[in-house]
Amino acid sequence: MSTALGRTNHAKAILGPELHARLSETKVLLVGAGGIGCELLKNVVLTGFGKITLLDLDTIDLSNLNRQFLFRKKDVKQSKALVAAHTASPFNPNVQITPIHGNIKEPQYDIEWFQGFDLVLNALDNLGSDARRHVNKMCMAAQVPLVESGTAGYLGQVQPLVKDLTECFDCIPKPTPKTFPVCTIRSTPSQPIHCIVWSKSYLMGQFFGQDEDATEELDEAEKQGENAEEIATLRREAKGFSEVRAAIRDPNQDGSAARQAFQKVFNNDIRNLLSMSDMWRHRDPPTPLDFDAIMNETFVVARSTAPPQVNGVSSAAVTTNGKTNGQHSARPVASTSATNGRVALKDQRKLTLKENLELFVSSVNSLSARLAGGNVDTIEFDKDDDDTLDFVTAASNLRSIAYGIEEKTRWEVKEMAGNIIPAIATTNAIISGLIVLQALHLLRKSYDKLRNVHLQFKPTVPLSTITLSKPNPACGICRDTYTKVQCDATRTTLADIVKGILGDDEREVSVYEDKRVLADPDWDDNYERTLESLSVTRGKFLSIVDEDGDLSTITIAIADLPSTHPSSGSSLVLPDPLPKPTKKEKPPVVAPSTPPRTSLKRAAPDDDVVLLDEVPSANGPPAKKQKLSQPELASPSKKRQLEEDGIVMLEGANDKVDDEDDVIIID
Ligand SMILES: Nc1ncnc2c1ncn2[C@@H]1O[C@H](COP(=O)(O)OP(=O)(O)OP(=O)(O)O)[C@@H](O)[C@H]1O
Ligand SMILES: [Zn+2]
Repeated sequence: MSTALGRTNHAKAILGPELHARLSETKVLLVGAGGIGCELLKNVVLTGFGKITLLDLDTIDLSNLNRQFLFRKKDVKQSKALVAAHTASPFNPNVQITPIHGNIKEPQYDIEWFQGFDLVLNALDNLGSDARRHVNKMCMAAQVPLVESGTAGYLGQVQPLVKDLTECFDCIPKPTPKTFPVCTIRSTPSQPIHCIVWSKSYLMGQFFGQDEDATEELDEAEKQGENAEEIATLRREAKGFSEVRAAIRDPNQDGSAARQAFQKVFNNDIRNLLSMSDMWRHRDPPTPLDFDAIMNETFVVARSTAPPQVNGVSSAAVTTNGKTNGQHSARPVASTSATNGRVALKDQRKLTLKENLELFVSSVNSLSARLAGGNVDTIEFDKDDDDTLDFVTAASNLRSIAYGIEEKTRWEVKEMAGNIIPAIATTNAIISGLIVLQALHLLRKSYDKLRNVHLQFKPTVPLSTITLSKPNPACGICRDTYTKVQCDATRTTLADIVKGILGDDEREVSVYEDKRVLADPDWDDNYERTLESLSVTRGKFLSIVDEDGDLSTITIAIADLPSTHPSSGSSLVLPDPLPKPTKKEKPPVVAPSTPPRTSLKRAAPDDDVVLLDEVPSANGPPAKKQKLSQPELASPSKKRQLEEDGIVMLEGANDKVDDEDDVIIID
């Protein structure tokens, strides 16, 4: 008996002949061909699924090969979906794998495309939380069951999601990632991550990114009550970047741009901060760094306290030859390798102050040459771009030294700045097996057997299961009533759709596309416009929101006319029967039982840290959920109407009204 035949017989015995026969005809969409995706593809092929569509936007990177076992070195830079499909097809002679090298968010993967599948399995990475939410919404709209999954180091989770039966991915708001106050990052860092965030998210942008105006960020910080004097200093500091930016971009500069850049951020700016003596009354002041003294190894950092112990080794012992015996120790700079003679991998060795400065200079020179070459206007941090990683490593370490903070190796900086938790192949393998088990329950419609499964780092209880929770009545995604309109967006107007869908129903409604208000009861300017002119085209959704808030939102997926539709025919095909919104349930007093989905997120190693520029957006299309107490999200006519009613709407916390008596607080 051939291996394949033997495997088929085993699968038949386990699954039963009925389900086994059905599997070969089951159409499954697998989104992602990375760490989980490779394992999962192997599993679904070997289980006997016959019609698999595999979609991934990425190409294979050398760093994927340690765990994404369907790829070999020769495949690097090839499409993940194509190579994975090619490698896994021979595992089962009867399988048909359709690989797609594309982004799941592209408009051609619309509701009709999703409706072509019996089941969707997500194997997306954690940075792709946007893509997860997108697939969740598409599956809710298309009424296709979805199995969602995620891993982070040794942790993992599998969650089956079925519209109207279980929670959806958006039912529970995600925990807000940790951010840092602007002033901590910009003038009073106290941990290595503060210096890494500063060099990755601020300095990198100031030197090599778009010429961004920092005013808004500082205005916001001021509103949040951060120190006004400090903010004023930071404003001056931000202004001074233009000369350095110009030097970096000057094709004729002779390497002096790096020194100029250094002088500004590690000397002048620190001196400016020091002039604010109040700031340093209760904390150690930073030390301005001196380019020449560092280069000729005479530089000394004065510290009032001993630097922290790290793994039993004083960081000063690693970086200096000086004494660190408590009060006011001086830190002369070591000229030898920071590893005290131990052999370490290049990236895992702490650099001396001089080496950090040399790395700063060489990385600024490399990045500057790229910009001066004229092929690129801006360069962003990318953990796999050596020059940017060198720059962030050197700049954050120099800042750490100035502030008496422990330095990090290039390897550690890569993990922290790239927000990386090492991927564990075994976790991916276990999670992929669990995905298939949940998928089989879905196909059997054994809904009572569905479970949220958590893989945890507890040797005695490695797996825990939770019975599925009901949908959250307040969810802005899965509580909507979904429908589909096929139309020619160049000929169909907003009114055609809204009036067509509502039919005889004459209640007052507002219309949204995502967060955009397109119409409301007092503002109908857009009704006669075509969908195309409103950028409401294939793949997008229109939401009809009940003004009284009694009925569920009708969300309409926009699809193209069928190819058989006569060109002289109507510009749209409405659903038959028309969708019936349901009565809205009252939101529960208690939160749903499922714990926050933290394990799905690859947290930064340093205590769940997410860098400032990666804060995800709020849950669902917010406009529908806003109350009037959040005036900036009220629709134009609401705002007009309120103003006509004598109610003044404040745009921000610092806005003032002329006559306090005019103010009515809206709850
Ligand atoms: N919008 C999207 N459309 C299609 N595929 C996506 C989308 N977002 C993410 N992916 C894919 O999901 C997969 C997730 O796999 P994984 O978490 O192992 O990431 P990776 O990029 O291979 O590894 P790492 O992030 O550790 O370098 C990746 O192959 C990625 O290309
Ligand atoms: Zn939901």
